[in-house]
Amino acid sequence: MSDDEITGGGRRGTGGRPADEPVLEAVGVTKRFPVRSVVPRRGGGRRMVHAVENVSLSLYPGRITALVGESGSGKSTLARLLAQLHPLTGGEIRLHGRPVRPARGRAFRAYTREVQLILQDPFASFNPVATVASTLRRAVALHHPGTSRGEQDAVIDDLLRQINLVPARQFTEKYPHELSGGQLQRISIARALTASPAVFLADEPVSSLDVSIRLGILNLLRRLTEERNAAMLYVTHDIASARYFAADTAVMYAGEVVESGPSEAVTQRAAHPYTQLLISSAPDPSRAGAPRVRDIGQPPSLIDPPAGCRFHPRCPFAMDRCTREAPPAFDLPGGHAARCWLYADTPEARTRRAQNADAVAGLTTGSATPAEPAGQ
Ligand SMILES: Nc1ncnc2c1ncn2[C@@H]1O[C@H](COP(=O)(O)OP(=O)(O)OP(=O)(O)O)[C@@H](O)[C@H]1O
Repeated sequence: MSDDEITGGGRRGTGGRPADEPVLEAVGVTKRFPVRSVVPRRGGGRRMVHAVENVSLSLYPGRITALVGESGSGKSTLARLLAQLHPLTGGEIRLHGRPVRPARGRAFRAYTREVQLILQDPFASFNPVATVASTLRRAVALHHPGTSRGEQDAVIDDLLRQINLVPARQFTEKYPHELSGGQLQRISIARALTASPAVFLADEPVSSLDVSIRLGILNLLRRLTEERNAAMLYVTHDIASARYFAADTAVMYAGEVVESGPSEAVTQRAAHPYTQLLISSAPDPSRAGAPRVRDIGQPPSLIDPPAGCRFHPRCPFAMDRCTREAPPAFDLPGGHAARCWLYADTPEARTRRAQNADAVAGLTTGSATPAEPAGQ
């Protein structure tokens, strides 16, 4: 089957938790960035951007996890923390069950052999004056020290075949500007493969690409993940593509994971009012007539996030408690969880939950795939 065909593989095996142990985990991870300001703060103390707050997430072999949310919700920061590109403010990253220590030099290179980041804009990640062959040769030499030039060329030919750029000779002597965005993204995937990683962190890998080629790249990523039994974090704004592409989905809002679980449950039975809003506001002609969730605000400032639930100023179902206490993650059936007081066992929560269920009955992501994106 070609990578351009729609397979709906993200929906396979989505019930419950995987049996395997996680490859890479974020455990209670927090990241704050100091705010650079020319004006000193009254009363002293540095202002901080609370970019990621107490996030736990596990990535499993052969399984894709989507990380979905609006711009500024902390998705890229979390991916970069998992890639060890930022130091943590709090919490722990575990690789193969063992805590990861901040690494530089050789230890950092050893980490990148296991955990590879694929970025949104392939043009920005290539040296414009290096050919495809010399870029890939550098990566092969880095991850396979001591290989001869002949051996490196054989590895490059094989990689280009795996990413469907054949005949390889047609691409190896090209410069980045001579390739399309899709071809270049395939080459950045080939570069990531040189390390034979256990984990891919794909940060919006198709959002800068033409709509017509997104499906082929996503299917390529899925095939490689399955063939290599690698784990993948798929960062995206597009919750409909998460359903199509990923077995599991975690939804981030203002630095926190507010809902997580099998993609089918998160997208077809969204429990958190923010996930419901995200689905309702994704343009999708196939959902004409479906309920619309009333949006009563904007994402908050992460310098001074709201007390209690960070979504409460924007939530049509907020209760008094939501303004004061941050909700824990409540377990729902089927490995699904929502960080929302609607799922507490109190009379008020039960009433609000019933109101919420009435308001969103029938709200699901449509059948849109990345090749036929919603509203285009
Ligand atoms: N190096 C940094 N220094 C200061 N603030 C930062 C830094 N990197 C990210 N932030 C802030 O952290 C917050 C989360 O940003 P992040 O890029 O992780 O969000 P995102 O969900 O990936 O958004 P997008 O989809 O637009 O990339 C934002 O308020 C951003 O301005």
